Amino acid sequence: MSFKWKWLLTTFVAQLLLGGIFTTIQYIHMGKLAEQDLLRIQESFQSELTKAHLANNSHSLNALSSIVRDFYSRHKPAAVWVNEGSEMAYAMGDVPDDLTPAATPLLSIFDLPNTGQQLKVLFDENEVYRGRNDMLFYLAGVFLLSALACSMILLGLSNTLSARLEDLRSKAMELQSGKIQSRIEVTGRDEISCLGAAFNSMAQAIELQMKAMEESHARSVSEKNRLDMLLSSLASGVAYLDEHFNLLYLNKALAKMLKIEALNPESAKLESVLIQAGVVREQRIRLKDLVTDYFGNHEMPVELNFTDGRVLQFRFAVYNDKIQGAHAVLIVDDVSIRKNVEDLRNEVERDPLTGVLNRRGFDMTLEARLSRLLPGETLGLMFLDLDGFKAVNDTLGHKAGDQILKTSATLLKGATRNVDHVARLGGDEFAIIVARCNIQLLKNIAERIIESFACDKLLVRVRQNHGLTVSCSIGAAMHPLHGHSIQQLLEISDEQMYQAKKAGKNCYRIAGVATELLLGDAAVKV
Ligand SMILES: Nc1nc2c(ncn2[C@@H]2O[C@H](COP(=O)(O)OP(=O)(O)OP(=O)(O)O)[C@@H](O)[C@H]2O)c(=O)[nH]1
Repeated sequence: MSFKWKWLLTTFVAQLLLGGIFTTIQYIHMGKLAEQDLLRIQESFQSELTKAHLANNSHSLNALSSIVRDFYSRHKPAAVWVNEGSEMAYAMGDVPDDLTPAATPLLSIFDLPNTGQQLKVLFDENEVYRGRNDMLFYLAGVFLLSALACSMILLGLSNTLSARLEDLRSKAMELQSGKIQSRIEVTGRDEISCLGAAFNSMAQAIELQMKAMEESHARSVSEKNRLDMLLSSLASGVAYLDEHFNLLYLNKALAKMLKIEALNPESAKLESVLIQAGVVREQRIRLKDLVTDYFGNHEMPVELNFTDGRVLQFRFAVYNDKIQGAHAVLIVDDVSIRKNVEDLRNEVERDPLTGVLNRRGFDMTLEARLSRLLPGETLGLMFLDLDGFKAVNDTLGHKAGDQILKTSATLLKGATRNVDHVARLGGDEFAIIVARCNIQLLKNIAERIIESFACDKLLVRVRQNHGLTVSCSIGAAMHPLHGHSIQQLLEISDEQMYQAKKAGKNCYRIAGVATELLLGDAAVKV
């Protein structure tokens, strides 16, 4: 039930109740007044009867009848009659057949002195209580009418009120459904008008907020489109990953690389996507390692081979913020061509037996390094020839000789730095390009080489088991101190190596440095 009807019913019932209570009190009060009036009439009639009796001292019915008639005409009782014993001597009005005095308080009995007669007067209840009864109908009518009138007024007011509230409600619903321009017409200054004004202010604030949000959304969409365009135009694959290595976004290039038509959130784990794209079986462990532990441990790019021959390089940029938690941007490049070029270059420039540069690689590297030298920068060249190698070949066979060559290359790489280049020029001849060098560095490297040949396990075993000693004679020269061209440097270092051989092998010589100054020379001789 709506408030309107509740209020209406409550008011109506309350009015009826109040009217009922008031009417009842009035009803009782008027009843008492009527009874008092009746008593007064009875007393006055009694006194008239007594007076009449004393005045004429006559007991004739005629004398009595005039008083009774007068009384009857004035007070209009229902009946007046005189009983003489059981006989009715005189009567006016409708005398009831059967009536005992106790039956009604409206019956009055007057004993007529000295006659033995009884005068009885029966008052009409309607007449006695007419005033009270009239008042009852009157009051009941008044209260009922006033209750109805009040209810109608209230109904009118409620209708006005509820119509305005309904308007407010419907506008609120419109606002909720997205009609943010919805406003209420405010005309007065009453409470509902104030409510309407408050609603309008709220709607205006919402409209402004919505406009700001729409603008911000439009800006975000435009930014996103620009970013999408940018990412789509990249040749590198780009993906966005959550901390569980789920792919949340990938650009066109990566989708093409991984042969993904549409990103399915169910199977967007990087590992399964890469397996599906065809990572070679041998690299699955590496892949597992990559996707399980990458956020913590990996910083360098990782390259994975795919069954179709492609090599993809993966680089991660890991971020951590309060909103997204740990997440990463993955950049993927197809390095297959670079790898092929590298492989090809290795084939051309590397010695297949030892893995170090071959003669061609050495020439190219030396030429490149010399051409890129900065003013004042030096470059060293060491020429090395194994001692006693032929005997190994002759005694233990060519295969053992190959093993000694491989070991020698490893020892040379171990004795140099990453920036230096080791090359096998042919047979048992090696060379080392020493970057940014000085005499002391050349001496250090040469001594480390001689020492490592002396201590290497395989060479020690060959020496001990077969009496074959493999060592190394080294000659060195420096650019620009001893020569400017490759040819000059090679000739000088070769000459120095020859000097070392001449000096008894297993030692080194550096151009321009007196033998006595080569401190480690004697010490490293085996
Ligand atoms: N196992 C093997 N031997 C090779 C290879 N290339 C060249 N040789 C051999 O290496 C040997 C090089 O000879 P030398 O330098 O005169 O022998 P050496 O005993 O070191 O002599 P010195 O330099 O005077 O100490 C030759 O017997 C070649 O046949 C190779 O690729 N593998």
